[in-house]
Amino acid sequence: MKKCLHRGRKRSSVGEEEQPSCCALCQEVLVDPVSTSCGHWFSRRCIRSYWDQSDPSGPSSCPQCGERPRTGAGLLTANQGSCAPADVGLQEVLKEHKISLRRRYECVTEGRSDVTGSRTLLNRIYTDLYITEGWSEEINTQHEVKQLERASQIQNLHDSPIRCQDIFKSFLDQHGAIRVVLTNGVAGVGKTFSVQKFTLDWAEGLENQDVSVVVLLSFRELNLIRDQQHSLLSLLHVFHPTLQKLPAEQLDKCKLLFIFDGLDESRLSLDFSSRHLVSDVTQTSSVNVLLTNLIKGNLLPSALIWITTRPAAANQIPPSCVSRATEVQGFTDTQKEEYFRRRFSDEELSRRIISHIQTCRSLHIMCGIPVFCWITATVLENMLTSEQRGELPKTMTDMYSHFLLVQTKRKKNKYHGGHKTSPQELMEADGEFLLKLGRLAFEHLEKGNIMFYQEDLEQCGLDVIEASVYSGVCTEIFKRENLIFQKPVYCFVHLSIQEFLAAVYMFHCFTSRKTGVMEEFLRENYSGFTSRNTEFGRSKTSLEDFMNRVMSKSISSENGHLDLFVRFLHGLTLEKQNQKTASDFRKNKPR
Ligand SMILES: Nc1ncnc2c1ncn2[C@@H]1O[C@H](COP(=O)(O)OP(=O)(O)OP(=O)(O)O)[C@@H](O)[C@H]1O
Repeated sequence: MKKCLHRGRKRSSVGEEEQPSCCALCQEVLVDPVSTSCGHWFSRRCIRSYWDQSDPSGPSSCPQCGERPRTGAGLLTANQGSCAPADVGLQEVLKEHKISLRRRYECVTEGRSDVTGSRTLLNRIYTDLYITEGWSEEINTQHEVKQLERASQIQNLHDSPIRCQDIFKSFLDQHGAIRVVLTNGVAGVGKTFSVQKFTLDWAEGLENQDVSVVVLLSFRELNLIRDQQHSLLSLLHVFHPTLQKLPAEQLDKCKLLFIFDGLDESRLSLDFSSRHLVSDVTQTSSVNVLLTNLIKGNLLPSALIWITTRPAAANQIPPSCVSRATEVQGFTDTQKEEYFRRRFSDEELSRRIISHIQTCRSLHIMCGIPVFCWITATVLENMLTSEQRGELPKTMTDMYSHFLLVQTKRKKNKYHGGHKTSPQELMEADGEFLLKLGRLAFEHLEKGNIMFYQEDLEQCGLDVIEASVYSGVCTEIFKRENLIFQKPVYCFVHLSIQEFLAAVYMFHCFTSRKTGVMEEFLRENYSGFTSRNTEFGRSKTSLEDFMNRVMSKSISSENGHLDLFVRFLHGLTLEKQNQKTASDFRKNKPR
């Protein structure tokens, strides 16, 4: 037997610094290094073939010192951290999981996939965000506009920013481990991008390597199984099939990190006062009970949990369960500029876009929100590189209106040989389709739905084939999600697009006196509705009265699901230019 390079070394954890450079069996450079529980290092291929020859039934004694593996321990790889897997197979599962996450998150759609269907590398466009500890104001009284104004001045504050990759790392002056992080942030501020970047960096082996398994789940996905019974294990298997080979007993031993993205989109009723106890990963229960037990620490108490939410839904998690509250505040002025520079290789183009934004105060403030940077980049790139210039948009509603124009134009170029048409002509041709989409957007926004099935499209008069053609083309307005559960699921590429289209539809209903729709929408808000109802139908309700009622309805919403919709509606009613675009939609009315 060859002499061991590290004979007798006691290993407390597996780290690069303890790893010799050559395999104890072949004495050549270590390839895919693994160590036995006694601390000897081998190339995986060597030890497997050694064991296959000496004992085909599985791992046996260490070829170096003859020690048999301790119970529950087998081979460990470098960087494996606190996980002590039982066999080589488990290592393979964890490796496969990393590869699968890497594949899933290295490219993002970011509403960016254009007519060619191309996706963007997350690492190419990801721009650091300004994330801070604590929340700026009381969750429920927080107002998004105030927040934006604050965001525009954030570089003047003394908050110390946290990189998303350090979200579980405590500051020097803090004590105690951080188990549950709740990250708050307004719509489109980059919460999903942050969790994806965190996951990608982990899967690429760059950050947080003490964590054995990262599980990223969105509430959007969880909604799809909210009526089903699951154990935590089977739930993992549904969304991360690579983990199917992970034995239940290993889950407790591994350092797991669960990320739940988009609490505001949750259709689960999380009841933290319930005494229904689930502490075993194989115990079956409803999805909301599993989640509350996981968050409370009854289930996998050592697992780390990261939840993201828009402000209005943050109160669903009791503060007593949260070890750290953070807030994604968006981009600082420097980060805004960096965003546009990264996005365009044409320096002159990014310079002109940055300069336009700097001259319009509201656009400049809004660009603190990354989703708005993306919409702005799409619109201004199109306008500055095409012959039909026109005045560049200066407000948020104007920008979203132009965004729809840009998408429609892309579709025209693809399907009609790129003939040039005026924005007006485009809207006249596509108004009917866009209004149908608007109806879908509105009806489902009201119900809190963000994912739709074929029957939902049909109910709004949308032809599924037509929608598919559009979804393959206007992916930035509407896209077809992966087949998660056999049935195709559709959604708007970003919730703000759904909110904008819903506002366009409501504005159309008001101006064309579709009283039935308005009455239905405003009904619950008023006791004594019957008399108002009749009044609504008979006389012409003023715009002011209508807007007051809509405002009142949105304020009474507990999760603020109508906030952005109302803001767009105001924009459409106030701005002449926007009204014109909206009236272009109306020229072809849907059934
Ligand atoms: N760090 C970033 N770098 C570059 N682009 C970003 C970044 N964060 C967000 N974006 C852009 O903004 C869009 C919206 O971001 P994201 O979906 O992460 O927001 P969110 O906070 O999760 O919003 P919501 O609450 O509406 O779900 C992305 O699709 C991307 O275009």
